[in-house]
Amino acid sequence: MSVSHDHGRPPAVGLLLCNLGSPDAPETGAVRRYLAEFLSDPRVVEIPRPVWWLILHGIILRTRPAKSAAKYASVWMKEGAPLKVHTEAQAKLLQGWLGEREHKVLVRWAMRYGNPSIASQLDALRAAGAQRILVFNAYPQYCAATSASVMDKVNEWLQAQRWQPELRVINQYHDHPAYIEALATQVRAHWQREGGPHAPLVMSFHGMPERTLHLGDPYFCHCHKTARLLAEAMQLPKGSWQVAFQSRFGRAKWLGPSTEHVLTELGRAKHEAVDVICPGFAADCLETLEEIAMEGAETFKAAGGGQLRYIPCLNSSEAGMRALGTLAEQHLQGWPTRELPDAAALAAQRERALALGAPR
Ligand SMILES: C=CC1=C(C)c2cc3[nH]c(cc4nc(cc5[nH]c(cc1n2)c(C)c5CCC(=O)O)C(CCC(=O)O)=C4C)c(C)c3C=C
Ligand SMILES: [Fe+2]
Ligand SMILES: [Fe+2]
Repeated sequence: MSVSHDHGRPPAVGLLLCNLGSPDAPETGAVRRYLAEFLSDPRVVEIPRPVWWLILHGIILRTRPAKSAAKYASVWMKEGAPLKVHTEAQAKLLQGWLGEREHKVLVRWAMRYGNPSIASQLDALRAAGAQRILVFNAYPQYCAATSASVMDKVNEWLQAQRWQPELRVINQYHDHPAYIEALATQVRAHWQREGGPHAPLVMSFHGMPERTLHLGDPYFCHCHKTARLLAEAMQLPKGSWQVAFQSRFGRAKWLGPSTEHVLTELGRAKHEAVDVICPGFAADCLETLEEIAMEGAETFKAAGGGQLRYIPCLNSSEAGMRALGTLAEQHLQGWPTRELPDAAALAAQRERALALGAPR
């Protein structure tokens, strides 16, 4: 005898907002655990394993954790790591947005490295009855090191599932009009605060080894397209803005020009101010708050420049949430949704199945 699991109701939908992740605490031990997980990912460091393992465990994990912990401590919020605080806020507001628009979607958030893990949140969505899951990568530009790595984790979780949910994925939105408009809104608000666009605008994206561009990763092109579309949306004159890549790591050649170099040149040219936006980060984090707003400001000043005026990430701003909400809505379109079954309904369903002779 066949057993119907859903009693004819369309299945529930879950949304998992994914970002990179942060250590659990701004302390050497926690940062070492986080970096060990992060830098062991073959999507992030593509150096052959035995060699990389020796470098990672022999050098990097002995020296970097203490230095990075001090940097994390300088940006840590009372609620925790900025990236997690902002991602959690985004997930809550996304839940409100989708609720209001009549979708019955359960929203959760997860981190690729550290906590809450992708597997734990997929488990939670499944336990709540989600049979369809939209995996929402918060990374605006696709990169194998980020978007593909999240999918590797999702696939690892799927492999352990008997009854797999249906999946949809957002793996980039670098040229989505709602995202570009949100960035433009953020720059305009900044100019309003600062009294107008007197300064050159640097659009700083996280770097990658240059090799990955030649291997076919679209990341570099996505960054440039985002930058061009933002410049067009704001009608920025040619020469008033430029793209740069930050966060260099290791000895290989990285995408250029580096943000450090660009800020040094602008400082040497005696600019009184420079505006910096980091469009590749959906939320503020160590790489924006410490590396750009603090270290970058020092670099610019030391080279002879004035003030670096950092433009915050979209975070949970109204314009940013409109972008995330619109993206989610568009990707959920046509997917049947329904009220989530409560625990009692699921238990009753199971009892009925057992009564019908399902094996215990
Ligand atoms: C080989 C090393 C790295 C690659 C490749 C890389 C790609 C990459 N990273 C982001 C986004 C973030 N990175 C963050 C921190 C961070 N990144 C690296 C190294 C590589 N990233 C390290 C070692 C660290 C940790 C801090 C440190 O020790 O310097 C963060 C911030 C996390 C936080 O907790 O705030 C983000 C976000 C992207 C988008 C990307 C490729 C496109
Ligand atoms: Fe990084
Ligand atoms: Fe950094």
